[in-house]
Amino acid sequence: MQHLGIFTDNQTNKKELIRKLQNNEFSDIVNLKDISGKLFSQLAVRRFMEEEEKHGTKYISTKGQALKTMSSGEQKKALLFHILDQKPDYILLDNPFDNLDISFQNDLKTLLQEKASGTLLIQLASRKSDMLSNIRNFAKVIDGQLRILTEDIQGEEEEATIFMGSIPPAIEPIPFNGETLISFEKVSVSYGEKHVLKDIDWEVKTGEFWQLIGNNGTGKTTILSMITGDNPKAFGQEIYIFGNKKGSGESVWDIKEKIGYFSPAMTDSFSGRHSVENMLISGLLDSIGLYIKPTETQKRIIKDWLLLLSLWERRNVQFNDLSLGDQRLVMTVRAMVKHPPLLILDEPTSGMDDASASILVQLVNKIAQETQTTILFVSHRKEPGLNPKKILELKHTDKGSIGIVK
Ligand SMILES: Nc1ncnc2c1ncn2[C@@H]1O[C@H](COP(=O)(O)OP(=O)(O)OP(=O)(O)O)[C@@H](O)[C@H]1O
Repeated sequence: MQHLGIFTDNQTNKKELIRKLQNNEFSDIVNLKDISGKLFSQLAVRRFMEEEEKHGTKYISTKGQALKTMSSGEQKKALLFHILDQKPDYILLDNPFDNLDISFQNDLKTLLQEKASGTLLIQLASRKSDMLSNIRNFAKVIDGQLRILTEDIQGEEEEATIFMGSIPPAIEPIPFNGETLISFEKVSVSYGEKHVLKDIDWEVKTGEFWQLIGNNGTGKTTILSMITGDNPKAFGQEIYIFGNKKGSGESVWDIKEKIGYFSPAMTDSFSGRHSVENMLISGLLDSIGLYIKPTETQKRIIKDWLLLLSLWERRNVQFNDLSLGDQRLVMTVRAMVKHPPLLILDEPTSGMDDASASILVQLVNKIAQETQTTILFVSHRKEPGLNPKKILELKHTDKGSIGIVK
């Protein structure tokens, strides 16, 4: 079977590419006429979730758990099994390994390779290392056309980028004079019979650069929700955030004010039209609508950030028109402009191609090096080039995940 791998980058209009593939508009390269296919993508997961919400039915859920409450990796597993059950002639895999930990990536690769004898696989991949090893034909979108690649793309050199200049300073530092930002003592979380976290001990001190890493479903999001204030499971446990015991009457605003937070889901939800410059200014003003006029100092600081990102010339471009890589840079800076005591980046590189991910990683390393801000970088994969000083790894056990500090 002539499987096809299509390399995409953050400039590729993937929605359009998928639509054209499904309409068989690239029949000279991959002919899908009169055969049945299924799409494996984050979008498909979202559609099933909406259906579940609307009809109160659990379409593809496993063991009766609603898709909405599953970790992102568990959602993908549920979707893959659902698709394989229907035995389609082809599967269109849109970056199937994004958000998946190594062990499930391997399971999924084995499963796909087993099924590959009878099913045509068309894989879209933004990371070269993600491409399935049994795929031998590669294509890429060039000038809106799908072109077969003949040269050995693995040999291509990545472009090195260096941020010129230093990280612009804070206008008014956000006060926090303590030494310990986060303290967990024997923290455990369960949902009924399901044990998620077991006796997590963890201490994060001012200025440290941490990576929180763990396979899908090990509880990374659960830990974040206990820090940022939304999870009732935090109450009654030995959790101290900025020196205050969780649930002791501290205001959520006090905590939120000290945390800069970015997760890609935030970018997906921006529907309004805002210029790149205004997106960053709004990070200083805590509002997106810009009802308050920025001061000259605020404008100057944002200019310095834009110069650092080489986006000053494009400051009036609409945020939504930026490439995905540039959007992620802007959102990371937006979370950082106030120099909060704690910067949380939740899977910031998911869905990015190698080149853009490496630029974001350089920016995060630079922030860690040049500022007092404590960084918590959350990801399931080891990010090439990232230089965290400490790692908290969540490891699954039957009694819940344990935390290993490295
Ligand atoms: N309300 C809930 N009811 C039942 N189980 C839940 C609920 N909320 C979370 N879980 C479970 O807790 C576990 C940890 O989920 P969490 O989202 O924290 O994992 P994660 O490490 O962030 O995973 P991923 O990398 O896939 O996003 C998962 O098995 C999830 O199904």
